[in-house]
Amino acid sequence: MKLRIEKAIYGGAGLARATEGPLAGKTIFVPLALPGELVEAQIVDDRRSFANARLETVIEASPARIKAACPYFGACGGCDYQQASYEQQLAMKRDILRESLERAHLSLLPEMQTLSGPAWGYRNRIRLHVQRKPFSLGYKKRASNESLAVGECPIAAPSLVNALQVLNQEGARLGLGEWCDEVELFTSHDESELRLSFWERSGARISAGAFRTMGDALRQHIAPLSGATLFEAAGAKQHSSPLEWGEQALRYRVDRQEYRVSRGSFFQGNRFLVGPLLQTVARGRRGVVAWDLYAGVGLFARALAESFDKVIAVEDAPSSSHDLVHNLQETSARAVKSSTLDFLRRQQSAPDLVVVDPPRTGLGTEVTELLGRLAAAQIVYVSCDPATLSRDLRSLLQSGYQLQSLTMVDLFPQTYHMETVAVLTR
Ligand SMILES: C[S@@+](CC[C@H](N)C(=O)[O-])C[C@H]1O[C@@H](n2cnc3c(N)ncnc32)[C@H](O)[C@@H]1O
Repeated sequence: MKLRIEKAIYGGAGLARATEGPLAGKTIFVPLALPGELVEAQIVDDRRSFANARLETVIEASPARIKAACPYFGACGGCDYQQASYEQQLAMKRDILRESLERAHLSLLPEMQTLSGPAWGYRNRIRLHVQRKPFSLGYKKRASNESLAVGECPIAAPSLVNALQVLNQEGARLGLGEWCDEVELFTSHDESELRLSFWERSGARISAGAFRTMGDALRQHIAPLSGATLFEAAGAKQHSSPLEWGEQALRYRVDRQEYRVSRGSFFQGNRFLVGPLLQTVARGRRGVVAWDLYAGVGLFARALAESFDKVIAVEDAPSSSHDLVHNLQETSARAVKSSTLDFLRRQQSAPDLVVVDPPRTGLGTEVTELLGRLAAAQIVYVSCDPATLSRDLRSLLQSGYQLQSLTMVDLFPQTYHMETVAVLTR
């Protein structure tokens, strides 16, 4: 059917409304189509209130449509926007964010700022599936659980692409496909260090000696390789310690600070924008007490410790908490291993500043209520999901906060993902 794309929606698709036939009036989602385009699309999944379609041909192309840079684009599930100029990608993300906030009845929005960087070669971490026969490394195919073998990835840092190519070449000889299900590649700020994390294939085993031999062999071809870890298959019955080769952590420099990031710890994924993101969150903020909730390895807490007398950084996950203690040891900031909710339940008085950077699920009802009641002078909310951000902001604004500034940070060019920094004051 012919469809005119009205707008881009969160998740990567274009939205259209069927104008004729049995589906007339229905909302149709068409991945890879751009706002304003007239397309021929085929319905692949018809639900009660919407349908998903596959783009067949673009009849009238958007002026922003360009040729995708990656040979896997379209088939690979990783990128959604390579067919759009970078300006268009940013505009679509801002529109999606604005609409999400408006849908949550947030009015009087401040003018939206945009923070962006190089649109290619930005990822410091990639994760691939390992296929046994024929041996290959790949990402998930678009809208599928199957693996798509890849030999390059233009959104990844060059050292990761090089390591991916080495693994593709050497993996079969090293028997990687026999025991490994997934592999993650993570490189430091200047690509001088690179770590590999492997996940065992269910039921497969490899000895500690064989794992170390493999580390030594890969080191011959991947110059920055500093360490590797082998984790048990997810859901495995026996829980032994992971096997290790080399260093267990990377040293990641952001501005003047160096952070230890161990295997399994969270770290921001865009190597060009970690510093600018940190500045958007922390620069110019000062006072006596600040809390960094969902602190990870301490990216924000460490910077805040330079301009606040007392900083408390709260993190729940074991590996990140461990790094957090390490990364804050020469600062006045204190690490607390706790869930944000439990931490907030124990507090009686408000700090000057609260930074929150929750996972996709957002803060949720109880955390927003507690924050609303504590009434800190300023909250900086860093979000990776416009829908949960909008829901939480609505609740915080109802408790007396005002939205002072809003920045769309494009941490994930070529994909539909975006980061937002919202600053709230009372
Ligand atoms: C999006 S990351 C942000 C980390 C850090 N702010 C940074 O920029 O590197 C979210 C972090 O929150 C942690 N986390 C998730 N749920 C949590 C909870 N309920 N309480 C405390 N920390 C949590 C995760 O382990 C992760 O480190």
